[in-house]
Amino acid sequence: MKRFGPTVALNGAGITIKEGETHALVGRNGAGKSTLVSILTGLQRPDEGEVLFSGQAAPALADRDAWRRRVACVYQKSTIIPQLSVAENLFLNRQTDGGMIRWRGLRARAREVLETYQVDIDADVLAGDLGVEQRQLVEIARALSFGATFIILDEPTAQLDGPAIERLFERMRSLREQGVTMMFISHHLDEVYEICQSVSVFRDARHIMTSPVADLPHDELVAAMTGEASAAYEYRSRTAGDDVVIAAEGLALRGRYEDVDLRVRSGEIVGLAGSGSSGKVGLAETLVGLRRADAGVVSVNGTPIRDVPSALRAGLGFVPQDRHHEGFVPLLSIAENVTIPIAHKLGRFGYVSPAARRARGVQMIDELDIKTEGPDQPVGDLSGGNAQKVVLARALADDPRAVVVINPTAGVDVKAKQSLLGAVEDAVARGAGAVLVSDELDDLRVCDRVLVMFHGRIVKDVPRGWSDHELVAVMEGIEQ
Ligand SMILES: Nc1ncnc2c1ncn2[C@@H]1O[C@H](COP(=O)(O)OP(=O)(O)OP(=O)(O)O)[C@@H](O)[C@H]1O
Repeated sequence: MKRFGPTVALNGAGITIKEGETHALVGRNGAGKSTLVSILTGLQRPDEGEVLFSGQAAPALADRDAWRRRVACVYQKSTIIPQLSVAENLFLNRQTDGGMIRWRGLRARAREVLETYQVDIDADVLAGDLGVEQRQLVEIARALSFGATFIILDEPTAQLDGPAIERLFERMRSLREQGVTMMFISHHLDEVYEICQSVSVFRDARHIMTSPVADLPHDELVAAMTGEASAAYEYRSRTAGDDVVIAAEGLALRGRYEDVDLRVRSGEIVGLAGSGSSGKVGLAETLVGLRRADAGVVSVNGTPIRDVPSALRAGLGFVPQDRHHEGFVPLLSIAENVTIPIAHKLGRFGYVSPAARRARGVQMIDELDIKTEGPDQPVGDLSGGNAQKVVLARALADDPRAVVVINPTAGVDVKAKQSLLGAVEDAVARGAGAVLVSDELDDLRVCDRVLVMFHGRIVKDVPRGWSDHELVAVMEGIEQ
């Protein structure tokens, strides 16, 4: 049992994980998964109940080292410190031998750790220079080097592209062969079927079921998560208008992409797909003014843009990649966050009555199915997926004419994905033109066409109706 003020995050919930298995934990946003992780790793104390490792009571909360020897977690948000070297990160919190830091010894030991866990990364490089995938490998090596044989991977695939996910799964398989027990959290149910032997479902703070993965039909799993039978997403058809709402010409950003021409009309959703190094995120960040191109111009509704404020003034709404830093103000309530950009519309001279804010907040909570105590709850207290919905609500609040969303459904559960994509489709039905950048093929299916990038260039404009295989082949540069 775990409560946060009036919120019950875990309600008589339990989980049993067998030695040597890879066990999935799934559930809708706010179901209590992260709360369970914080209890299983000794970061929070349950109000009631206890944690056992191999039948033995868990150590005292203060004895961090004892916890680290039993369980390790690779969190959604990296805990690597970018300003330190890989070696320093590996031995953070334990680099002293009797108070002295032995740098040379530390480097050698770091190399040894990396070698033992077959991580091909130089121990001397700055952790900040590593990519997401490499950072994750350092975290896994660090976790294992404390001696833990139970690892929790909390949405490890959320920020990885297809080939990187495959490499992670290879590693997980080999760890399992070496006897490591894992708990795997993901909103991608296909991954659960690929890598796990059992799955537990949490819903509304309770444990709903545990089952071997092999015997479990997909729709039963979704039904256990949502508490109802699932309906397939209905893709809508549209006709693009004549107005070009986002235009880019001769755009180039050194080291990221080059030679990009792009026109997005009102009434259409244009997808941007490609692997991690394709340049798609860099391009989208240029379209919203977060990055300045080395060559070329971007205009939104005919107005050339220079930076984010000028893009917003020209009528753009966007969801950034790094939403934890740029997407919302954690201490402000849901109602305040979603109404920041529309203050001028709700009230005169920017003054908005609390009632108007709350009303808009309630509307957004309803439309996007945000799990919360109410519009006054600070966004920082919401579960990851629910905070993500607030970011999208805010991007769409002003009825923008141009919309750019980068991985809008990352960390969002199966059912909530549908409401998020539906909200983008609604905005487009009201006359907006949208660019949707996504690593997920399912998201891209709402697009009227998908621009595929490869090594910094747009290589193909693929109309609706593609098959997974076809799109992936273009993304990986196998086919044009
Ligand atoms: N520090 C906190 N203060 C207040 N409420 C909290 C806090 N942490 C979590 N909660 C609430 O507890 C509930 C469970 O949240 P939790 O983060 O465990 O969900 P989750 O299953 O991990 O969701 P997601 O899939 O979105 O990451 C949510 O309603 C959340 O708002």
